[in-house]
Amino acid sequence: MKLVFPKQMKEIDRRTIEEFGIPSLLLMENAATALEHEIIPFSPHKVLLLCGSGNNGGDAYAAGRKLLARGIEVSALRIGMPSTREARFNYKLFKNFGGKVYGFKALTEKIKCFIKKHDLVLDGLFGVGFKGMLSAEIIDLIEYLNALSIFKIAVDIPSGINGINGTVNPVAFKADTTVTFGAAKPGHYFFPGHSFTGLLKIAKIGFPEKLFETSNIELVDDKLAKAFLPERIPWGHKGTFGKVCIVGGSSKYTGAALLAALGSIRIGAGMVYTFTPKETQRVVRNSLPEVISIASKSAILTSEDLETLHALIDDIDTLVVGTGIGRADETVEFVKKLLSSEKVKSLKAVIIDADALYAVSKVPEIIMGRENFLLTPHPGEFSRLTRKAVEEIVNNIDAVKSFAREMETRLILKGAVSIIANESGNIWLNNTGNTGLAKAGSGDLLSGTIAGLVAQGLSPLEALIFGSYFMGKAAELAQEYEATLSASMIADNYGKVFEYLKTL
Ligand SMILES: NC(=O)C1=CN([C@@H]2O[C@H](COP(=O)(O)OP(=O)(O)OC[C@H]3O[C@@H](n4cnc5c(N)ncnc54)[C@H](O)[C@@H]3O)[C@@H](O)[C@H]2O)[C@@H](O)CC1
Ligand SMILES: Nc1ncnc2c1ncn2[C@@H]1O[C@H](COP(=O)(O)OP(=O)(O)O)[C@@H](O)[C@H]1O
Ligand SMILES: [K+]
Repeated sequence: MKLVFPKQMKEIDRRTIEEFGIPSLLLMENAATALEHEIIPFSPHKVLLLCGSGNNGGDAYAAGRKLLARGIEVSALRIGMPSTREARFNYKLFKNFGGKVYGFKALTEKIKCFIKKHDLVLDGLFGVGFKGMLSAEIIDLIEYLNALSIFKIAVDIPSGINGINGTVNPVAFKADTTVTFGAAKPGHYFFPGHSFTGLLKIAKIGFPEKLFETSNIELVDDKLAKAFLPERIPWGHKGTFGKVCIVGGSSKYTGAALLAALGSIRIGAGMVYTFTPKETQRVVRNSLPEVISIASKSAILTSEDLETLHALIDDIDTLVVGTGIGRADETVEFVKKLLSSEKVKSLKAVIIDADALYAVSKVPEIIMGRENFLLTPHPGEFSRLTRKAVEEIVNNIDAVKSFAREMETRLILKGAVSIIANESGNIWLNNTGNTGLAKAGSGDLLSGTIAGLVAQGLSPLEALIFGSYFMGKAAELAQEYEATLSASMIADNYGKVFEYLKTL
């Protein structure tokens, strides 16, 4: 599903008006009709509008007027006089229809009593034009409203959420339902904004659909995911479904390569190898007899292992490098040499994860323009790659996009909502999953899952998008309470995701 940034929405708004000749008042009227349809099923007796000075307030006045026309009692708290032509027009109509308007300056006891008389609140304080911070008086108002059990509907986006990245500064209107116009905005999905959005409804209010095609941000939804489902040819053999090798493990991290291998197996790869130090090999052998495990020469991975690994590459499709390998100088050197070698060019994909990203951060140029490379950093690893603070990059679509463009690469910045970008600057957001994934091991499972998908024929980018959707969905479909989940339990639920996608 296409998403749009607030700035793109304004541009779509402008083009609809200027190029297609739809009057802006008609768009506002359509927005008001969508809000009216959302409100009517609640059969409210007394509706309160919160109206800012922009068009978000204009939408609320217009919706309020439609409710007045139906005989519902509606009042407005006005935070600033209407400042746009459309808002002024609808403010006037609202008053013509008998709507009462009260100016708001600060939250007094009198205003609190007044608010409590209503059974539905419509938030038209700020929409996509919101920038910066809420003022102290509005914070008081919103916090007071959030604590009341009155039903709350937000116009376009709950006031206080930044539509670009979902930050709230410091609070936002806590909506039960949000009715947004044209397309959802990233801020509806990123946390903490998502927690304030409630049920999100997208109202098509007359923008030509083709204008949304210009947007290069997409939410990975069931429909998109289903299109990537790998085919299982009934007469397929293990070679048909591809071969993966996980290069990982160290004496400290013996489970990481195992979990990555598990991801590849459970997603359907035909053959899975691990290339690990001996200690890790023992763990893999004991837990996953399906895996062909090969041991490195010494207790850590070093450049001495390159010859064996290069020979193995002739037999496989996809490589995962980095899960649990540690950061010893010799291992960093091994990763640099492996990734720079001609040999890895023959692979369908090289998934660079965990400590291999540490090695890459020393010499980022080695990944530049390498078409089969995929990077799977979490914020800490991405911070090291970009030399930017973690706070600066979390939920920062632009940072991920710039990195992908500059390095001519494709990557996923993992998080509660993961950001995927390719070298052309296209973006996908994946919001499947839950806190059951916020546990060591799930990153390893993901890299193996992605590799297993490439082995089965998905392009590296498709595997990145589908793999992250898939693992998240497996966590969602698990019967167990999310706190009790672990990476291997999530892998046990992969079958449920396949079944779920087949029913769509
Ligand atoms: N395609 C569209 O974009 C459409 C937009 N409509 C509505 O119009 C809204 C956008 O309207 P506007 O661009 O007028 O903007 P908004 O109404 O979202 O808010 C902008 C107003 O708030 C003020 N403001 C912004 N940040 C502030 C802060 N931190 N503290 C105090 N004041 C602040 C601005 O100075 C401006 O007066 C949309 O969200 C939607 O509700 C609808 O009428 C339908 C069509
Ligand atoms: N709260 C959450 N909701 C949804 N997905 C999450 C959440 N927390 C983490 N994840 C997902 O779990 C995985 C964690 O990866 P990572 O941080 O690399 O873990 P590890 O340290 O185990 O390798 C990522 O795919 C991330 O998107
Ligand atoms: K709003």
